[in-house]
Amino acid sequence: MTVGETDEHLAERLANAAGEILLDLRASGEFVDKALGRVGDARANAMLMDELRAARPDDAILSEEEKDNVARCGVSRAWIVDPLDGTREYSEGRSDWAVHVALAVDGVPTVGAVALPGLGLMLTSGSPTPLAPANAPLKMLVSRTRPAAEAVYVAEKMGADLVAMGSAGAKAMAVVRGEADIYLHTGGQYEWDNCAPAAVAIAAGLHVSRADGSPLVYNCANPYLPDLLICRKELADEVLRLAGEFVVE
Ligand SMILES: Nc1ncnc2c1ncn2[C@@H]1O[C@H](COP(=O)(O)O)[C@@H](OP(=O)(O)O)[C@H]1O
Ligand SMILES: [Mg+2]
Repeated sequence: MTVGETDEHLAERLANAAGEILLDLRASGEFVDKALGRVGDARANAMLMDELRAARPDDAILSEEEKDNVARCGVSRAWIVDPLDGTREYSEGRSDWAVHVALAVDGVPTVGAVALPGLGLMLTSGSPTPLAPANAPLKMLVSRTRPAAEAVYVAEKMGADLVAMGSAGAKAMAVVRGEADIYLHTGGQYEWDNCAPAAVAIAAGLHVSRADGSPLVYNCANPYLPDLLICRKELADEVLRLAGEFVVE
């Protein structure tokens, strides 16, 4: 524990440490395929839980890899953590995976760190970087393995190119980094998949919402949070209109 450490610094330090664990484990060759993902998830989670409990004993924690306790809902400050987002891609030796460490305060994604260890990058809500100009043609990110039909529809209507990528964090950060312009997902996700990405994207000045335009709310009793839109602000109205149009068709 670092005395007097800010929430921003804690999130970044822990996301970085989990990324190191995951990179070292993969490089060791001790595990492969699904076992590599399973062990990586467990080891990164164990470190994150130990560190968070020591550093912030009064805060609640929600982790993909930890048994949930709904008592957390009565606590204002909740750390929402995905020790390894894009487990499949990590196990396959790819670079599109992430570590998410976020702090939600009264349901709002307030602090976030998203490590992209495979790319040697760390993006945080504490030190946002300026947005690059939009891509021409526009680029729309979708899941490699389960692209949302709404996203494919919206991309086609907007003349945007589809870019398939693993990991919610990697996709959200591709928008923050200017590699793409829109990340629209529907059909399933959990709070840990998108809380830290949402916090970083908000700090970067992007539009962040549910796919119907309503706010993303965290630390809910049911952590299922199945859809989101992260995009350049000037594109949000059109994406939301088209996504709504798809639903009613
Ligand atoms: N339909 C769905 N239902 C539940 N989780 C989903 C989902 N689609 C994506 N996810 C989760 O969102 C993350 C990013 O997925 P994708 O790469 O397909 O975009 C993955 O997290 P994990 O790797 O932490 O399990 C994945 O499990
Ligand atoms: Mg995840």
